[in-house]
Amino acid sequence: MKIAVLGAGSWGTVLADLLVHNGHQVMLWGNSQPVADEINQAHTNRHYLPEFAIDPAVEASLDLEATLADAAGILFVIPTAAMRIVAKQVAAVLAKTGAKPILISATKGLEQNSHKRISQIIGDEFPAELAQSLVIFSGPSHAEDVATHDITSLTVASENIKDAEWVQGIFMNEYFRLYTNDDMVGVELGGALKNVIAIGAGVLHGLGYGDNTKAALITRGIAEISRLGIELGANPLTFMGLSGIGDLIVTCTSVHSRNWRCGNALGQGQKLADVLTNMGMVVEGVGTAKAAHELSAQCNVEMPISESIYRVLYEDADVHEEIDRLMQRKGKRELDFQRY
Ligand SMILES: NC(=O)C1=CN([C@@H]2O[C@H](COP(=O)(O)OP(=O)(O)OC[C@H]3O[C@@H](n4cnc5c(N)ncnc54)[C@H](OP(=O)(O)O)[C@@H]3O)[C@@H](O)[C@H]2O)C=CC1
Ligand SMILES: O=C(CO)COP(=O)(O)O
Repeated sequence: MKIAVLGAGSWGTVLADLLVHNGHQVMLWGNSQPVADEINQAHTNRHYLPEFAIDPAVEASLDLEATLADAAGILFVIPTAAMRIVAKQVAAVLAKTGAKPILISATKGLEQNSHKRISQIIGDEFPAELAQSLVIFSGPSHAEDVATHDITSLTVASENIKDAEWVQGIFMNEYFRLYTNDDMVGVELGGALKNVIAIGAGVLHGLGYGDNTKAALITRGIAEISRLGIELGANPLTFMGLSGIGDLIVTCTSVHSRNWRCGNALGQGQKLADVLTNMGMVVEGVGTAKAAHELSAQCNVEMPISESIYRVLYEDADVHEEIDRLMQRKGKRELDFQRY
């Protein structure tokens, strides 16, 4: 089966390699000729994955039409900021060919200004028949660990469980296990909002806080993610799963996490602009912090940790003052969701 992977960064490259390992034909679409040449000739992508030997059967290309031709599935693995523009390009090609592949998104974030989830962007850009096939691919999974075949489990969510099962079937192998879910809202929000909390976990680490503090952040982080998710129609139990607490744990504790590393550098006193320049990869939590700040205000849902992280990122707030502000809030019930 042919799968088109869109986005030749760290996650797209590793997923392309995994799909070849599973016996599929893969074309990996990127926007840089030197990167495509390196993948095709040296079978490496050193900027994103310095140590990784890519299966030589992964074919990289800058030609979108050739990449999409005869693909049974199209996997989007590009930053949220590029999702709408790439979706438009893909929709135009499919309108011309009349092909109806399954759409899959591994991207985690909320769009700036619109606050839309990836499924809503896809819904805007594709005809309903194609958009309804969308499967969200999310969960605790750093590319660096999947590259070494570390055992990894994810969630695949779709309104149409048959499409989620199809995606489960093409990706599952001896080191990669997927579970299906029909709660797209919960799975998408868990994957997007955990990146904001992970910046906070990095900040705490950079400031020298210990394990109690990090555990408190993770636990109260999932509480506020769930609070917004429930308001937006998610199944509360999704936040106890791989795409919820699972992804929050890995992103708040792994040195591979770009969001954690960004926060760690901020905690050590570096400036956000310098941190983002030096990272050379997407740090989704920065954009999503702004979208979450606006969305939670619009929904009248309290997200105090995300709010403090937003102020540190966008209003140059002092991290110590933000920590004091969080600690000095009036005492609350632990289970403070509106329905309790
Ligand atoms: N890395 C990981 O471990 C995981 C990442 N994710 C999610 O996957 C998504 C992608 O992340 P990741 O691979 O890490 O990001 P990277 O920063 O490693 O790579 C992003 C890739 O997308 C490309 N790109 C950006 N804009 C466009 C565009 N308009 N057209 C074509 N290609 C474009 C970049 O190209 P260029 O270099 O030229 O800018 C780059 O190759 C994010 O939403 C992330 O949260 C999810 C799970 C794990
Ligand atoms: O989503 C991820 C792990 O599941 C990747 O997180 P980072 O973008 O912080 O590296």
